[in-house]
Amino acid sequence: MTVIKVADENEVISKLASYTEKISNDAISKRGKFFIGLSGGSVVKFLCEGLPTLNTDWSKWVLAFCDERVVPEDSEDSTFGTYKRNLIPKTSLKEEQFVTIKQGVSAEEAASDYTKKLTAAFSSTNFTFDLLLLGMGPDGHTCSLFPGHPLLNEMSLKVAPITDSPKPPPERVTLTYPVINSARNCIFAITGAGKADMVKRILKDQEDLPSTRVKPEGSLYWIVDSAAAAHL
Ligand SMILES: O=C(O)[C@H](O)[C@@H](O)[C@H](O)[C@H](O)COP(=O)(O)O
Repeated sequence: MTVIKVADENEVISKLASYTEKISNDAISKRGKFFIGLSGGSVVKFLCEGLPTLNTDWSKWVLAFCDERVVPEDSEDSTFGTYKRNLIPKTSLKEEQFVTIKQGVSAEEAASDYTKKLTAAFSSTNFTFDLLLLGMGPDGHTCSLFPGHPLLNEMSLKVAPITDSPKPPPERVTLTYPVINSARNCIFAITGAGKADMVKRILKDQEDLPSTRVKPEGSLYWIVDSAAAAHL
């Protein structure tokens, strides 16, 4: 694991962009495609500001979601909807490059359908992402994997439904640890004093929390601004 401490949010955004650019170009040169998993929350803002600066072949990108809320795409709560409105117009990405959840169905059906869509995208039942871009909630959750939730122990489903998310909205689908920890690279991007206690509990105390359980076979980076790194 590599912890990268930077001064402020702007530096988190630029560091996240530069790591993503390098990883994307490496994946494209080696395998002809770049599979990336996007998170919601503040990561959306970081990426919508940072990704348009990248020097990359956007046509080779396949974009999926580390988790997604089971809401209509035009809802404020839709993670894809937010990227659609705030990222796509600033790049040459096309909507079709995003692996999105089925609309108008239950979380269970959306998770099952998403698994099929990812199988098609990867042409394999092994979803080996080149990069997962992760946030961490103030309770230490990541994706839609929350402290004490049974999904922390889900080892067979690759994409799981959740209907009791403590972070609204309650209905979501989420990647599970078998997929998360098979990624070539995982990057957490964390800012703000509100996360400082949890960052310490995870990075210094190694408390068993959902974000601590992200231990990919590949590389793990935590990009943290000075406010969130205050107790390290
Ligand atoms: O859909 C979501 O809610 C996100 O995918 C979620 O996992 C997010 O990354 C964390 O909740 C952190 O969110 P903040 O960075 O906004 O605190």
